[in-house]
Amino acid sequence: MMETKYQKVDRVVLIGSGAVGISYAFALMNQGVTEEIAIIDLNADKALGDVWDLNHGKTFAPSLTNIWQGDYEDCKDADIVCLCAGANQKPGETRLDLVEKNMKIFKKIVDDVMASGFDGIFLIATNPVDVLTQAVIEFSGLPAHRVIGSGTTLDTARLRYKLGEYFKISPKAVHAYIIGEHGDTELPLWSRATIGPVPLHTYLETHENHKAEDLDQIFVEVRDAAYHIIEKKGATFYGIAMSLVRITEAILKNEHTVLTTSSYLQGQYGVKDVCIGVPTIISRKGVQEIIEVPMNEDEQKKFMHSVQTLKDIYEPAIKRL
Ligand SMILES: NC(=O)C1=CN([C@@H]2O[C@H](COP(=O)(O)OP(=O)(O)OC[C@H]3O[C@@H](n4cnc5c(N)ncnc54)[C@H](O)[C@@H]3O)[C@@H](O)[C@H]2O)C=CC1
Ligand SMILES: CC(=O)C(=O)O
Repeated sequence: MMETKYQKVDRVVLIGSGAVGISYAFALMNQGVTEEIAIIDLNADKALGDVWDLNHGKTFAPSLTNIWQGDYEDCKDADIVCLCAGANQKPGETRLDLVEKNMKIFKKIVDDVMASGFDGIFLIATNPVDVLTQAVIEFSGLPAHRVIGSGTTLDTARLRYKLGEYFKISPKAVHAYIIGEHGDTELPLWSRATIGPVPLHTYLETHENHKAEDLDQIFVEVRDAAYHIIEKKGATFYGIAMSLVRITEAILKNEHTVLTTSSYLQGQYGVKDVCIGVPTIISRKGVQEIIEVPMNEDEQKKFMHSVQTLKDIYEPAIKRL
């Protein structure tokens, strides 16, 4: 008889099937990134309704993703647990305003995930994402390379899109990064940005009708994009969902690609004990390596301000818990 070998399938457990979570599951399914998705939400009816709805589209998906309403036991065999549960910003609120509420929610969720025997990678989207990523490292006791926040992946994608529009070039040919807090203190790394292989500032100088001042306006639009979308429709979810899928794919396919995830600094950039958006090599290990980008003086100053802002929020919040 022919020997059949057991082949492990990739499993993602999604916790929090709100606007962000379910958009992530939908994008995962449409891109055929994982074989299994288990969905957990405090609102059990919402999770079940979502599972039914997604499964009805299975016929049209590129591959047969097995999707079900999960429970915490399902985390035991998960490769990735993606956390999208918790409160979102109301108009006028900053991401940092959500810290108390969402840290409490996260303590219980992470305890329940770890009680299952979970041995995979946490991927975090809930805001304030940098602070909660650090809290998950603390709550789970996992090595920091197995806890990844979405960080400034979305902001970087927004910047590439905006620059692409400005220069009339594909965002895929724009190599520009936002780093720092996923929030008001983030910064663009203009000194390292290129259009194709050409430094951004050289490209600007050689193209009529394009000015360096326009870059400031583009950055402001990127930084404040969430506020504008929330004003218009109450929440943002498609962009972050696709960013989460990209990170998920990089992990499951062991890509060793570079994404600006929220990663735990342990001496890089001369900084310790903070999770913040920085270019990170993502592989099956999770955080394979944090890349240290050379910055000019202004970028360095802004980055350190972002680091301090996050530390000032995280340290008291974790003590108050
Ligand atoms: N990192 C990023 O770039 C982005 C992050 N976000 C953040 O994602 C989070 C989710 O946003 P939305 O999906 O719009 O909110 P939502 O309100 O639509 O969904 C939140 C879901 O979490 C569930 N939930 C709450 N407590 C739970 C618990 N203890 N266990 C399981 N499920 C629980 C709720 O029932 C709800 O279905 C927010 O914090 C938001 O700020 C949103 C967009 C971008
Ligand atoms: C809500 C949020 O964090 C964003 O869209 O950037």
